[in-house]
Amino acid sequence: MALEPNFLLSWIFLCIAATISSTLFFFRKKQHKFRSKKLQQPKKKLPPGEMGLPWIGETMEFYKAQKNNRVFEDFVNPRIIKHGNLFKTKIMGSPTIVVNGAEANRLILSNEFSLVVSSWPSSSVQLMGMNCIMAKQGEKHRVLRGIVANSLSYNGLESLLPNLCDTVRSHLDTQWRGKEEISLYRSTKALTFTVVFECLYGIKVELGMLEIFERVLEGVFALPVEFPCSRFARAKKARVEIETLLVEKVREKRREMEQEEGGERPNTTLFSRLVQGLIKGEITEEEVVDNMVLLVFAAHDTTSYAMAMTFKMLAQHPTCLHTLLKEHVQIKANKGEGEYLTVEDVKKMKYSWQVVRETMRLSPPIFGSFRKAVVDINYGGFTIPKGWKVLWTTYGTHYNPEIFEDPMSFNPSRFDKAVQAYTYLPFGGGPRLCAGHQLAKVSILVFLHFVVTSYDWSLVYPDETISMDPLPLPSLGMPIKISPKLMSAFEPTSQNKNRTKKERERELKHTRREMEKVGEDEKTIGEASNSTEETRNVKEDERITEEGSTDPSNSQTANFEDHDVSEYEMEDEEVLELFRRSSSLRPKVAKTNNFPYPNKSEEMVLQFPEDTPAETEQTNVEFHSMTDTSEIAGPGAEDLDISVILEGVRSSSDSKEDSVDSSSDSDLSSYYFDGSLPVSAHVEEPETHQDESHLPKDENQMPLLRLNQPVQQLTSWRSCCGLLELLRADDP
Ligand code: HEM
Repeated sequence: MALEPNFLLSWIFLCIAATISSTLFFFRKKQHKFRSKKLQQPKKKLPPGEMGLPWIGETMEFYKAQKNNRVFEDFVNPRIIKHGNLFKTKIMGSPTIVVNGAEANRLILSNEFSLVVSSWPSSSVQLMGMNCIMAKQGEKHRVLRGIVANSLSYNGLESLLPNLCDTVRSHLDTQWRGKEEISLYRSTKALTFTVVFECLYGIKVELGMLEIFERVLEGVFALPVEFPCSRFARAKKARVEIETLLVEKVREKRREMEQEEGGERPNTTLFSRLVQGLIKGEITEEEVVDNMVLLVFAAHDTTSYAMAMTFKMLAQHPTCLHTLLKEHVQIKANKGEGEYLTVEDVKKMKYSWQVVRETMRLSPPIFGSFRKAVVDINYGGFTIPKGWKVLWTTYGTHYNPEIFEDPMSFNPSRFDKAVQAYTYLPFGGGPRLCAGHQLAKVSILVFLHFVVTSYDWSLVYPDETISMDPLPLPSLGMPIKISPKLMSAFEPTSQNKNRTKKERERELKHTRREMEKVGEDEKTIGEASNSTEETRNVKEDERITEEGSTDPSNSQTANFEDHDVSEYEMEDEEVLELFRRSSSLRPKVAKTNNFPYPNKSEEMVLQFPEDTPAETEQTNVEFHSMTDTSEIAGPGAEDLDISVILEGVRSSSDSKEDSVDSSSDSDLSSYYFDGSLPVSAHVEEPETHQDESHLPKDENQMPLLRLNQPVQQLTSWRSCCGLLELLRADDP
């Protein structure tokens, strides 16, 4: 029997109608459920701020400020004044929350992995390698950090110091000796590169190696496009060359270590520790190579910039230089020829370290960095939505007058007192605190020691500007005029190099006595004209040599015999006098300073950071949990992934549990906070010391501060690419 065609059509129509209506019914129900769920949740409230133009947002404003080295003055501070410490913006397509202040810094930095993860541009990750520490999270990060940070800890550095001293001396011999003018920044870059290779890896730097590495580093913040001859393409090519070289070195080292009693020999260098990890199967060959590349990147531009800026600050602040010299003269006076500096000597460089810290407060080599929220974060009544970028900065605290009095003045003695936690952040903080901060400290101080006791210098361009690309750098390479300092009064000469320490001390006392007799005043020296300079120096030379060889049994010195010279502190004027007499060129003072002169009360109380109380983590940060996504308001909110809402209540009075999500990675909290690694009480730097009693009250009151630095612009497209890529900051 054939079916009626009309009957068949009606059936088909009926089926279609039924399907459509049930689908509609299902979706309506779902939508209703979704809406009611949404209503139950408190509204997410985004921080105030402007998202700028579609897609590019406020990228151009940020880029311009960065290019002019005025990120704080032109971008961050006006927004802090307008919106408060937490503001939203959109940079290169990424909605971003900029956080400022100690509390916010602590929240973001100490909650790495649980609330945020570090966010690097894809070009950086490709060039440093997917296996480097900065791209790793959780357990893998813990293992790598263990190897790297232990080798670079204060104890690890003790065995490294002789090597470091040799490297610095040999650098000065080859790059400074016999020259009248050098580029200080080029010099510090070459030095930091050699320190990493020769001191950390035990690999001799060969001709051309630095250039290849610099080609890689140039691409780290470039757009990851591989046009022939693009920055990134060149960098990738250089990376392949480096990889070939390093793989060969790693395999060679592995063979060598395996032949030596199963590789059980004590690991003296960071390189052997990494290879030891490889032999034990804890890390792979790729991880060894990638981390070797990363460490060069992490140490190179940062340490060299800090070194160069320290010299600039000293040249502009003669009172500080004077106090610093005093410290180094005393250390040098107790050393025999060629004797290495020890950890004890470095510990005596208290004031010098304050000078370096103050330099990095005003001119941080890294002004902040990006994170990505992995959950919704509720802070200060606002929500930082999951997936958004978070930018923490040093500026919000380093330049805050409530935290650092008269913040734009250069005043190293402000570090006589311990600083509040999370206010001084040149090395970052939390689980990603710079793993090489102790090495940076020791390298800068050792370099300072050898330079200030061997050379006089003056800035060729006192007003040289600082550019950003996107890391800061002196735009002309900081050329300086140099001349050897004649230190015969302190240095063990051919006659006295075999003398005992006691004899050297006696001689120093005698020299001081002799100086008192001579009584040459500053005016006379100041008036010495250029034409008579040379004659004067020859005479000075002769006299110092005579003094150095004076019979120590001279009756005038007899009264001092029973005193211990190491306890004797030379008066400031005496030190200056000694330097005047032994110096052919007095450090010149820049006529124009970028910063006001230091306070008159620049009497330094020497106190090493280690003397200050240990860190006790405490924060009063208040979070509230969200239950309703309709709380979210503002542009960009509609794109939010609302499926994960963090119960973000986190009063980290007990940071052991709070700083790292113990439920997801219970080992991490004990690892990062067990005292063996930086975030804990064992960190020696006061930047991590906690004194919660003076938390900033209302940081929105920050006045507009200006560095008064004339600005020299960089090649704009290169910087732009770098910046854009930096801001795009892909997930590692
Ligand atoms: C003055 C010199 C230096 C400064 C200002 C500096 C600054 C920093 C900062 C701010 C961070 C944290 C970045 C972030 O939170 O995203 C960092 C991380 C790091 N730094 Fe340094 N750094 C310096 C020297 C060094 C040196 C000499 C080394 C080693 C040779 C080094 C190795 C590292 C490593 C491995 C990390 C990543 C740590 C991790 O992800 O766990 N740094 N540095």
